[in-house]
Amino acid sequence: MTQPLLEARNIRRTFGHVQALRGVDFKVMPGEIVALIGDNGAGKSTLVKILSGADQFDSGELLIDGKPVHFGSPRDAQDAGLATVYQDLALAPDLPPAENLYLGRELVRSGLLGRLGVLDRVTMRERAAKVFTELGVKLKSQNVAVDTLSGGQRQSVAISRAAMWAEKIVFLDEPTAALGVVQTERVLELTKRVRDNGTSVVLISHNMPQVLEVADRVHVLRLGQSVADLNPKDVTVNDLVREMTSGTTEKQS
Ligand SMILES: Nc1ncnc2c1ncn2[C@@H]1O[C@H](COP(=O)(O)OP(=O)(O)OP(=O)(O)O)[C@@H](O)[C@H]1O
Repeated sequence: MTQPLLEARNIRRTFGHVQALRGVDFKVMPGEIVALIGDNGAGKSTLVKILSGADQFDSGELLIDGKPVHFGSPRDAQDAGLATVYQDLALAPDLPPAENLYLGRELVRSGLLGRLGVLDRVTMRERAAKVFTELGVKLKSQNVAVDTLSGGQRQSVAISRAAMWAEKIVFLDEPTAALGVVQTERVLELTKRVRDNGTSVVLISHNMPQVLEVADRVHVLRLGQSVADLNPKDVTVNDLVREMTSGTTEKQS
């Protein structure tokens, strides 16, 4: 049997009186896009923050490649091969795409006479161009500040950066929430490309048709619990909504 890249077992997280996660079981297999869905407040963001090392759980177990791990910080999760794209994208608005891919990991070459190191912009741009080509990302220009790109292109830069550095899994938090139809399709194509290049993807989305379009598996959270793990080929949008809302949706007449 194939080993999960990541497995979260019986994860619990409480904020004061709020039980945000009440025993969540979640896994990510190699080469898949798994959609994480649930109604508002179901616990999706809390789970992703825990799996990204940005929050800690009260009890439960986290395994990477079958081995127990503890993420004390986002850095620990990064070192384990995970990367997360939050909705704020965390790009440096004034820098070009290439330097955003290398943000915090800038390439430096030694300066004249071996003095202070200087940014190796040429190599960063060459390598970034290769990454964008591999992922099928076409930017209007490599030489502009990312702030001048469209929302979809900025999202693509942020996803490319995550995919470039994450060996195992990229988490995407509502990547298309603010995008129009065409840009949404491009970001979904990129999401599939990331998977096809060998990095699994966890996609948080409220857009059920989109989930059915791209996901290989759908994990449903309801009120902080894992309630279903579904094959998108076997279900409809209505089925997903019913799972998220405990079967309380009214039947259409
Ligand atoms: N830092 C916090 N302090 C207090 N309560 C929190 C905190 N973070 C999350 N919660 C609560 O935990 C529950 C789960 O929230 P979470 O944001 O994980 O849900 P979600 O599924 O991501 O929702 P949405 O789709 O609205 O983003 C909610 O009741 C929320 O109010």
